[in-house]
Amino acid sequence: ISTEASAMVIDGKSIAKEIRHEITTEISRMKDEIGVIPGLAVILVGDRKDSATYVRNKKKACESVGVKSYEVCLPEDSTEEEVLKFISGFNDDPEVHGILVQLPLPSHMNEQNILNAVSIEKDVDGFHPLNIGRLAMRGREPLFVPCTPKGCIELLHRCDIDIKGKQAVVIGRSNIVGMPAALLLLREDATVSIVHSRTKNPEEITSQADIIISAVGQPNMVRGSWIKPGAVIIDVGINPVEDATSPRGYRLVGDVCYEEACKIASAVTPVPGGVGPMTIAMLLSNTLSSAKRMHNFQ
Ligand SMILES: Nc1nc2c(c(=O)[nH]1)N[C@@H](CN(C=O)c1ccc(C(=O)N[C@@H](CCC(=O)O)C(=O)O)cc1)CN2
Ligand SMILES: [Mg+2]
Repeated sequence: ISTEASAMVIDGKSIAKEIRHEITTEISRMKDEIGVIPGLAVILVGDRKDSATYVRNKKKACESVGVKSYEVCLPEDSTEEEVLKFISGFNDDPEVHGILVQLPLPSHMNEQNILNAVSIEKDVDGFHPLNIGRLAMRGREPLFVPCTPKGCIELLHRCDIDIKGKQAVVIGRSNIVGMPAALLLLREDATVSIVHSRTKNPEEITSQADIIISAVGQPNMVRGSWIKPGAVIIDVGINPVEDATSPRGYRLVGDVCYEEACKIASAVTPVPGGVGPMTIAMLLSNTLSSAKRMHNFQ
């Protein structure tokens, strides 16, 4: 094994930009031909700083491609009923093609009740149980695929990385990333394992993988020894770690020890600038697909 960095860095930021460009073109074509502008409604509850940043970035991304965004910000102590009322309004609004509720919700709310209330035709996050159920079934198609795992697969496709027949290991089993990522890899004909907090021998399993998707939220958990030489590493973790030299006092690192991975893997996504920007690009893509489907526009 070479001690020099040799992995290709998968530039999610520039791939996301390319995708936004494609979406912009499609949106202006739709507007010209049928006069429809895709609309996305975003509901933010509470005052988590990270969530507020993501919502602001989503709004900016909408503006950049020509999606009309509708934003609702509710206080932390709102009731479930109040959130449900807004969802119901957006479900009935023909100008809204996508609805998303920023997660996590305040702990007094039942997340499942709220995600269930989003019309499956407008569920651009792909979190409705019917969309997840369809994702899990052979021969069925979900209306929408969750944005982060969809972004991971899109990165692999756009970098010409084969998935079919490969050993893929997903680290983490969350509803929003790990589980749907495993289902998507399976649909791409990978042989899929899921490593999670109760797995006895994670390193033994990950070190056999051709493709690793890590989504656990543990800084630098995946060390060089966990990686098979030549493997492809998709790092979904976005973990703040203290850094006095950084203006914010912290910097972001992934789940994977980046320096070590670069020496062993064949391709690695950086953090930031890897999967994160793809999440938002896929949200725009889902919103465009939704508007196209609703207006029967190809
Ligand atoms: N309703 C949803 N809630 C959440 C989702 C989601 O897809 N739907 N995903 C995450 C948060 N998220 C989007 O909502 C998200 C996280 C990170 C990024 C991103 O671009 N990260 C940058 C770094 C940003 C920074 O500097 O702080 C990167 O990795 O380069 C985009 C979207 C949980 N909630
Ligand atoms: Mg887990």
